[in-house]
Amino acid sequence: MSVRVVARVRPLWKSERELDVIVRPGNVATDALKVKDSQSGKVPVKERDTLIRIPNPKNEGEQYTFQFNAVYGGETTQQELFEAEVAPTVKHLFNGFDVTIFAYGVTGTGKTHTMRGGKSLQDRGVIPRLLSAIYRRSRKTEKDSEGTSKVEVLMSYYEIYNDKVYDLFEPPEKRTLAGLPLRDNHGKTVVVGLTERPCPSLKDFESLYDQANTNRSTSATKLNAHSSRSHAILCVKLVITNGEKTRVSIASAIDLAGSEDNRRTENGKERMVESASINKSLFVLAQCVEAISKKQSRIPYRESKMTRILSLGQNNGLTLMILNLAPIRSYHLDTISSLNFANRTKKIEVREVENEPMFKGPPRSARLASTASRQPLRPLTASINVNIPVNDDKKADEKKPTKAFYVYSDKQPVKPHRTSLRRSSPLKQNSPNFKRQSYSKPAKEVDKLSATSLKGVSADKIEEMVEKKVEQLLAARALDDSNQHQAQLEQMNEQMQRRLEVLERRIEGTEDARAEGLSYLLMAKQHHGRKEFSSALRMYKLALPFFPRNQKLAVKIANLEEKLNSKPKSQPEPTVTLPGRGSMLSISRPAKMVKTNSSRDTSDDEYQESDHDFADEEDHYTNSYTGLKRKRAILETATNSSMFDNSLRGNVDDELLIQSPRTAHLLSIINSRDVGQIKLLKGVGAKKAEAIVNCLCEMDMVNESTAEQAQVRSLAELGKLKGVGLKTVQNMRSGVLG
Ligand SMILES: Nc1ncnc2c1ncn2[C@@H]1O[C@H](COP(=O)(O)OP(=O)(O)OP(=O)(O)O)[C@@H](O)[C@H]1O
Repeated sequence: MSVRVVARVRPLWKSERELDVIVRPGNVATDALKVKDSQSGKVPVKERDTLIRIPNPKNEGEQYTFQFNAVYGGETTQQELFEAEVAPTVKHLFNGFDVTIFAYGVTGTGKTHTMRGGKSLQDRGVIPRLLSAIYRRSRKTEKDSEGTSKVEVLMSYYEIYNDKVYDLFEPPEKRTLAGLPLRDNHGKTVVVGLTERPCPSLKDFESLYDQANTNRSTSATKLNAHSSRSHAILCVKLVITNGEKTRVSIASAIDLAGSEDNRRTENGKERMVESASINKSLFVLAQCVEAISKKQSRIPYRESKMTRILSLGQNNGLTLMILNLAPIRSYHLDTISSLNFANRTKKIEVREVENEPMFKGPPRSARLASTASRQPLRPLTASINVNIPVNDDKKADEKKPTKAFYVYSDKQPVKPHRTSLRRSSPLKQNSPNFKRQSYSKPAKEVDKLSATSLKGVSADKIEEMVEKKVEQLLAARALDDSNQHQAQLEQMNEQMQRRLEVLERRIEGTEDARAEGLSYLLMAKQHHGRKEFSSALRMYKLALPFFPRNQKLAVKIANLEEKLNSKPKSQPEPTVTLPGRGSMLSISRPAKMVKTNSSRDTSDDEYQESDHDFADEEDHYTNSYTGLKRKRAILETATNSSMFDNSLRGNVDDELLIQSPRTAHLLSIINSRDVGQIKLLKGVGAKKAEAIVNCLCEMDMVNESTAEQAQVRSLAELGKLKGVGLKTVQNMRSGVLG
């Protein structure tokens, strides 16, 4: 099914002026207000707006008009929007369809207001209203069935913050560095390890939802006092049991973070990092939508977690996009870009509708079919829509020259593409049957000609006619050969494409599984470091199925079990409660420090040494900051140690601090954290510059307790930053004027 796109223009804020309004809802009909029906005496009804009008930023006299399924102006209440757009989806949810509703728009345009809304009854947004409609209908369903049907509501809620997935039922200080892993499960992306809470009543839902929202990452920015710094995804699972039959459907409500123009936000470094991540994921989303609308074979949905979840998400039938817009001039360019995005999304809808009949083709595996129909944003390469026979037939017909039909007019009707592909097999071309078929017909035709219509024609004329006919036949054959060659190529392409898909899926599967296993290990280690042994044990156990033959892992689990069994039950595990988001990074520090002390957990080291694969890949996860962290940790441990020799300290400091002017200049650029400046360094693009700044900010989080900004103090340290490397350092340095 298709994406419904509706726009909602928020009202003016007190600080905004009517004079600056440039976005105006409109109607296709010129007489927006219907003339009062004098006979029936009905109140005039305003036709539903479907247009957004906005001036061309380069020429104010010119108006751009965008059309959507519906447009709601600033006067639209939460109730009106819900009743018109969301309430009708509830019955589909109860009929087994998934429903996805997402709000898209620039920061400060009202996405959170639309989805969550305010506390008062009339301010409640789409989500609480949806839930209350669900509970109402659940009670009705149960009542109407006289107790034979039972409806269960379960809820999970997570956010994607800086491209990492966090369970919103977990407080920030309990989060792990890597976040929760994603896994493909029969074409759907699922978040592994997500908590799912039963919500028997609206009250239960409300308290869970409110509690979880306090864990969501929001901050004040110049453009919004409560700006969402993450994409929040609420999944409400509806399980309807009727006797032996159980039907599950999911309503997903997604409040996307808003794109930001950082020239206007005046964001500080932490907000900048978040902003870069938000903008990147929205950029990837736009690219996905563009790629789909341009029918490109590669849709980059894997390039961000948000697009991965959205594209393979829970939209089994109905998808509603609410485009939030600000009415005023200061958002002009952002509004145009949002409108363009929504316009493209709307086009996907059209294409999807057109593609629907294609599913009537030969039966395919139920799994694939269901996946394809669920995924408006699914890439074509992995979709059932690729190589659909109905299409292929058309294509083959289009490509076949008319002459070929003329020459072989007594041939059997053209068979479906698959048949013609089989006929074009190279083996068959070389077979005697193939040749006989090609030549026998022309020979017959010549016989027929000579027997009937050639009486009284001169021998020269006959020869000329025969020559002409032979030429025609040869030309036709050449054409037929090229058709067969083309068909052969297409068949090879199709086969290759399928094999690639299989390989892709296999690789993704293994990588996903390995990444998942490794993230469990990482979480286990972090818990271990915090001496949360039972959580560590649980994580090690979760990792075990991914590395079943790893002896050290088994030993570690056994040791922990023994440790926990011998521990007196009354003693609670120490937990590290650190303020703010950075705490999840800080927590790994004590673990590393422990290793440098004599009291370290030797089994951990054994495990690392004996399993290089793990060690390498864990490095991959932590590389972004461990290089510096390790050096600092050594330095700090040494500084704290009474055995530390002052002269040695001097050497380390010298190594870190003595720099040539060129190096000092380079490091000052890096430490400025100005993406604009860093990206101008030789060999560094915008992406790498962003990664460097990200990395520095992550290091800040590691150092949060000292409130000191992390600095890169040598070229060696610079080379250890994620994605930099010595070659890049050399490049950067050679491009800097000393
Ligand atoms: N339709 C509306 N009616 C009344 N107030 C609104 C409406 N839309 C938005 N607002 C107000 O505008 C402000 C910003 O809205 P909101 O926080 O929902 O924006 P947002 O798009 O979610 O921003 P961000 O992406 O930064 O999180 C809030 O104070 C909100 O109450």
